Amino acid sequence: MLTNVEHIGIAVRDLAVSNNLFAKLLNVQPYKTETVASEGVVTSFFTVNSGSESPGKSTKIELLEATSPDSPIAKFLEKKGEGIHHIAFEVDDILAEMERLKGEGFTVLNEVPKRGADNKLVCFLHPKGTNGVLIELCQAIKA
Ligand SMILES: CC[C@@H](C(=O)O)C(=O)SCCNC(=O)CCNC(=O)[C@H](O)C(C)(C)COP(=O)(O)OP(=O)(O)OC[C@H]1O[C@@H](n2cnc3c(N)ncnc32)[C@H](O)[C@@H]1OP(=O)(O)O
Ligand SMILES: [Co+2]
Repeated sequence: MLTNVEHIGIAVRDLAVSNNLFAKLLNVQPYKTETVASEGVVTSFFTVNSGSESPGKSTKIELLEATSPDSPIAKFLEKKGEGIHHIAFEVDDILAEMERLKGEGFTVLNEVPKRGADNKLVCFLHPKGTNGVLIELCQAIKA
């Protein structure tokens, strides 16, 4: 089951500059910066509604800067410029959701869930099959 929008990924050219911008916009500082070498990105995360009664389910903004020219973010920036890169839905069972979505005709970009940022297992759906929007599924890795 897709339970909530876990984060919105935004491709940026300069993480430091965009960190300042989003800190002003959201009135909070990023709660972590993390490099994910396998994706060729450095990310920072902001919580949008951390003051709410259910912060565990708050939506996050993930800023992504490319760390290599062959990163998906570098290619995206070259073609489309800065902007929304993907929407990530939290799932309770990523393998079950991948099977269900494949059965519905969606194209999964990685057959095996991979390690994402912020302690998550992730899988992407091809944007050509989702009205041009790259979709990420993510499941929290339990300790
Ligand atoms: C930090 C880890 C993790 C997390 O924990 O949150 C992340 O969020 S990592 C985020 C970065 N990683 C990924 O995006 C992995 C999944 N993406 C891919 O596998 C590829 O980027 C892709 C979607 C398969 C595209 O790759 P490729 O075909 O090599 O690139 P092209 O540049 O040739 O694009 C082909 C086609 O697709 C369009 N496109 C590409 N990216 C997006 C996008 N984000 N949203 C919408 N459309 C996208 C691109 O414009 C091309 O379209 P056409 O020109 O019309 O053919
Ligand atoms: Co993401």
